[in-house]
Amino acid sequence: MFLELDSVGRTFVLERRKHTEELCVLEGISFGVAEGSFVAICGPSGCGKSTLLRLIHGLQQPDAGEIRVRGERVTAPSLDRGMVFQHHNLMPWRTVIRNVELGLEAQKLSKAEARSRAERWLDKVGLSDFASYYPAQLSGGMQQRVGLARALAIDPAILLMDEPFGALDAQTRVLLQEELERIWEANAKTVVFITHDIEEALFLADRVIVMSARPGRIIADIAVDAARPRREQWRAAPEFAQLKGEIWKLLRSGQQEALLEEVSP
Ligand SMILES: Nc1ncnc2c1ncn2[C@@H]1O[C@H](COP(=O)(O)OP(=O)(O)OP(=O)(O)O)[C@@H](O)[C@H]1O
Repeated sequence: MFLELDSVGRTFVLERRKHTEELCVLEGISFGVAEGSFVAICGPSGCGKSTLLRLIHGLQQPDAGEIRVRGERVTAPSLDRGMVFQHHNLMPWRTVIRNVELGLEAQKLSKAEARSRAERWLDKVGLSDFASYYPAQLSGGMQQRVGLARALAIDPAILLMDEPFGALDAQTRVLLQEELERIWEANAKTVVFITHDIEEALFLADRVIVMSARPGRIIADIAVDAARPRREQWRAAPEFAQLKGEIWKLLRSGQQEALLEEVSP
């Protein structure tokens, strides 16, 4: 398996004034992701989705279990795993093209190579005409496109996306979902995509992994077999509504279980 998570757990130790407290965020997370597939992870707020993504990236380490990419244990971040965040994290003092070039600086490309690669990716996300703009001069959707171009220009094997469209209005969000599907199909990247939005997960992913409330565990792993490109027909299909209802029920039951655990003595 290309990406493997094997009984992954993570607990944070919180230093209080007079004592320490342990917060178990992830427990027994195991799943595999095939090369080139698109996996979405859905779960209630605070269940550990971003933590899970940081562990896969290598920014943090699990304290139980193991994460492997191509059979090799993940112990640190790598250019092989690109991240796109909810808030674009662009450098405000750099132009759009200089932001896309940022990740390429670590790759020892010549200036001309880096420039032409950045231009190619700006073109793919439809922003060629905005190369010399500064982030503050762009809309939120355009800023997210720059973030996507920056992550993809590095040519990572795995793209990790943490609610990348979460701060956008509904219309822009749908447009960017369609654009992402198109880019993903053309470039065959492995994607792990975190979202609160069940429709977004069903529109984009080959599989939707559903997590319980904290401590996050996997409560379902649902295949989404719809043909691609999906477009609007898939959102309107009866199977789409059925899967949406199924995931919604799972999320509610996961949340209720956690609430009961919290109030029980
Ligand atoms: N570095 C840290 N130190 C202590 N606690 C942390 C740390 N990082 C995350 N947590 C805690 O872990 C839990 C899960 O956080 P995380 O951001 O992974 O959840 P999430 O599912 O992505 O939430 P949301 O959907 O609201 O973004 C939270 O209770 C958070 O307070």
